[in-house]
Amino acid sequence: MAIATINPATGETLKTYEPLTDDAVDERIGRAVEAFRAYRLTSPQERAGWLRAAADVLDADADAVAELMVTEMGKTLASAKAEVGKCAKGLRYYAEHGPAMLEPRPADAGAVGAEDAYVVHQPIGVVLAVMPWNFPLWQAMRFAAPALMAGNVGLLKHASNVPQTALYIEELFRKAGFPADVFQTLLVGSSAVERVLRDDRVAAATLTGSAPAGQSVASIAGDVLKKTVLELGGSDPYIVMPSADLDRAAEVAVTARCQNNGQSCIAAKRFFVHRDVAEEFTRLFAEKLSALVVGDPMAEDTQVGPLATESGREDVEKYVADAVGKGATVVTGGERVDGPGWFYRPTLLTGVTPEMDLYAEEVFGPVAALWTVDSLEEAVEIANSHPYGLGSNLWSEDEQERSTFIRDVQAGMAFVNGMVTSYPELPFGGVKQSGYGRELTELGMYEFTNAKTVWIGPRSSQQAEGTTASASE
Ligand SMILES: O=CCCCC(=O)O
Repeated sequence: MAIATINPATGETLKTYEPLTDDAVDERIGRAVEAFRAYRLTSPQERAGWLRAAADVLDADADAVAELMVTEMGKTLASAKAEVGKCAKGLRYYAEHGPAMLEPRPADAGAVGAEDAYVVHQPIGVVLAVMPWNFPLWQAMRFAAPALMAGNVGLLKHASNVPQTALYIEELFRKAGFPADVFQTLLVGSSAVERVLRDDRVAAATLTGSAPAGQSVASIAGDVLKKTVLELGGSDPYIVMPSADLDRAAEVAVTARCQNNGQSCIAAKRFFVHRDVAEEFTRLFAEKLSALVVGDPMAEDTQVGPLATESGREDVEKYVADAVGKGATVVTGGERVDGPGWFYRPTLLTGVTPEMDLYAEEVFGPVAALWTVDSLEEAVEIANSHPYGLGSNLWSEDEQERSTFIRDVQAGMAFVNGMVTSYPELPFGGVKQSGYGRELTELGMYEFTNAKTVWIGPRSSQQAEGTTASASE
């Protein structure tokens, strides 16, 4: 894919970029290494100050950055503004809590025959972040805030369709006063990732993206024994039981499925509804989906914009055609919007069966697949049969159902009477083919630190003094 800004609402190419040459990439890695030498010695308090300044810069740039994201990947203006606000919040979260997270953690010195023993989290160096276009600011910030707080330096290989947002992120940290080259954007295609990852000067990598991209990065990193964190696909279940507030569950289901124009790893994609309430829930869900305002993402009242790429819309169309061809029913939607841009109507499908491609894959667009089930256990069993295990949602007032769901669902995150959402205050990540490692909270920060064990015995001089003292007694 060329490195270019192509407006998904019109299909128009607005700006193209030449990828960096290998030499230019090497030179930037060298600058990152130089930056790390001094940056690792800065205090957590200094880094917190720069993170706070970055949040202030973001607040000041909010409208322009939001419009840039809308232009590059088609999210609605309202969601783009919310994303900028969330990034500022994430930066402030690590500014506020980061220094305490980095305090040495005392161990029981007496138990290990030491005078002092503790664990200290130290930065590991240059970390490569391979990031996707769907939340072009937040995904990068979710990596950058804890990584920079910990004293690492970052190299960002962003998705090729959001180059201006990627360049803005580098500029943001510069404007905030971080030392030069602590965070750099590499405008390169995905074929350049292997070279960077194999470079001895790069310590580790994090990737948010597709499962095949994760496999590729994990196998290269495995070959050179480097730490990785992977946040991959999701096909989150959304289970609705008879005790649920159906109207609220349907309202939230619409947001859970159509957020970001349906293009989120944690979007609810598979809806499991108990037979006793399936008809009513389906009616409410379809009614609310078809009432969504689809259109120009730059308009304040638009709720669903275009898909980010032409090929992304083609993929969605293929999944729906395959399901319908194999017997699924389109309750609402099921077609593109005529005219320019890559729009697709919010869609509800029922009658999904295991032969359909969307059964075990991830549909990255506003298409909900609904199953009618006879019990929570059946819903969880089908949910768990999917290779992904990122987030999961349950709507129920029943205590027993809630604890069974939390105990049995194979997912990194379980939300009850709400939708999966990321917060700096909660760990984020998945199991199975949704990846490994955690982002956010202190867990996210520790992923790219050396948790160094320190054991300190008594000083020889003290031992000697002790000997002299007892000898003279
Ligand atoms: O594709 C992954 C989306 C993560 C969105 C979020 O953190 O809110």
